[in-house]
Amino acid sequence: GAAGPMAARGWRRAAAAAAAVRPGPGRAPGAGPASEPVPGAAAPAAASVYVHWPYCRKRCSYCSFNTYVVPTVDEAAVRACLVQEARTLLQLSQVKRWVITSVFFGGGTPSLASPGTIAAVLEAVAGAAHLPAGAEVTLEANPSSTTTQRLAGFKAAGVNRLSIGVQSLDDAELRLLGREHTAAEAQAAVEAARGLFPGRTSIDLIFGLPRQSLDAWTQGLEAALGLCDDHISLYQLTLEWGTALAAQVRGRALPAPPQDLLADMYQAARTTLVAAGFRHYEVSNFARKGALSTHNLSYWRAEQYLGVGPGAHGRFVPRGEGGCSREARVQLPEPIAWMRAVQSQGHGTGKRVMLSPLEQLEEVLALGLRTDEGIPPERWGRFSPHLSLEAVFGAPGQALQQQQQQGWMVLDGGGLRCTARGLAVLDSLLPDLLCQLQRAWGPAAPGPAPGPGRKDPGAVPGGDAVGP
Ligand SMILES: C[S@@+](CC[C@H](N)C(=O)[O-])C[C@H]1O[C@@H](n2cnc3c(N)ncnc32)[C@H](O)[C@@H]1O
Ligand SMILES: C[S@@+](CC[C@H](N)C(=O)[O-])C[C@H]1O[C@@H](n2cnc3c(N)ncnc32)[C@H](O)[C@@H]1O
Ligand code: SF4
Repeated sequence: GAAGPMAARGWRRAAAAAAAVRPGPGRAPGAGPASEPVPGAAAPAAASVYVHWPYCRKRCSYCSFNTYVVPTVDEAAVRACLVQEARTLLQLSQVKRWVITSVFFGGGTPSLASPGTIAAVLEAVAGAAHLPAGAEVTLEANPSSTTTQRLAGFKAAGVNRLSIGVQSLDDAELRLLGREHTAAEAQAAVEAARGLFPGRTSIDLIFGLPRQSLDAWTQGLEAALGLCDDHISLYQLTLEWGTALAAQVRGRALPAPPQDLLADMYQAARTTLVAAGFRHYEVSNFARKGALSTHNLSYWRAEQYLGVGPGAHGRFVPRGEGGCSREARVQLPEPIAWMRAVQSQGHGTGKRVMLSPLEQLEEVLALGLRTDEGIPPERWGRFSPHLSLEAVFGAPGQALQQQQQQGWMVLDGGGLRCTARGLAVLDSLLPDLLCQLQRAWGPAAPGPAPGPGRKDPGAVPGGDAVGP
């Protein structure tokens, strides 16, 4: 059968594939050959901001996101820390002088925060950098905390795009997923959202549930099509280690969905959505009328972003410090530890790793190929001024040439990208392409190719925040 459609979570999966904050050489800034004009340094003066709200009312059976269910949240304290950290990170980055192209409130369940908290963070960002009036500001909402009144509050706070976790429109499936809402409540939430954010309401759906049939999935998708606006994210269920659902499947209380059924579900969904006028612009994302998510595109295009809040990831070039190499940061995941760090030193960064030029290119490759636009030569050239796409991937007899012959990849004047068929199997194509990149880079590499088991100089034992 077909290699399984590649799954889920645009951001998480991609970041992992691209070795997000993987232990790397962590070269001292300015040391060695890496101090040459560095990849990414000439990037456009724009960045995005991700803000993490780390709480949910209840843990869903499939979810392993960085989120906590606690009896009470000291919202004033969390708000003060988010505001403080946003200011500090903007200060530490060159982003301070730049345009913020988008802000994304994710989680967890940021629709549980009060509109006042969202407004305070946006004001902090606008006060420390330039946040244009039209910048995309997304908030993720759970149908259980999505009344029209709350949504109006978020809109007044500056939110202009809503991403709703619908997951399914079948009550039995929603129960299996451990969701607190019914299909009717999800439907009402989407309708309320579309009223306030017309053309800018997205829904998340999950497919590949245990015992879900192809028919059940296609019918669910048809129902979603009748409800949705111009953006849909389709995530193949990942059985994440440590989740209740994964334990049930491991204990054989539930069957794992067969790989070829998953591939069929993905293809069927793609066909249906394309017929309905949607562009399949990223592995898991579909948009019509140009309603692509600016924020998520900024990740896939390997642009700079700040991560604010517990466990948030960022990629940016710090100021000073020889000043041109892209750094990966992860904030401390646990909210209380993160708050203590923010209160004592202005931010709760748990890990900082300088990305080597090769590591940056690996991200450019793994993330860029997720989109239908792929990697244009200009973007590649910004990160790799001396080794063109053609020089890396054009060689006959190598992985890319074979993938082109299979009709999965294209390399031409427009750059490197997947075909529609290739997008469905990207997971199985990437490893060979990463190898081809590493080999081509080989002798030209300013440092050793990254590998596992390397000590991570950016990580501080004990999880204390690192400065600056
Ligand atoms: C799974 S995606 C859903 C996007 C949505 N479908 C849309 O179109 O806007 C969003 C989630 O990815 C994670 N995420 C995104 N950016 C992140 C970052 N910079 N750091 C940490 N987590 C991030 C968060 O858990 C966030 O809630
Ligand atoms: C942070 S949640 C969205 C907002 C809100 N917390 C909610 O669930 O309604 C991010 C999205 O990631 C997707 N997701 C989370 N865990 C997943 C998994 N194990 N497999 C597939 N998709 C998953 C879900 O579609 C979910 O809507
Ligand atoms: S899917 Fe959303 S609501 Fe459910 S636990 Fe994960 S972050 Fe929370």
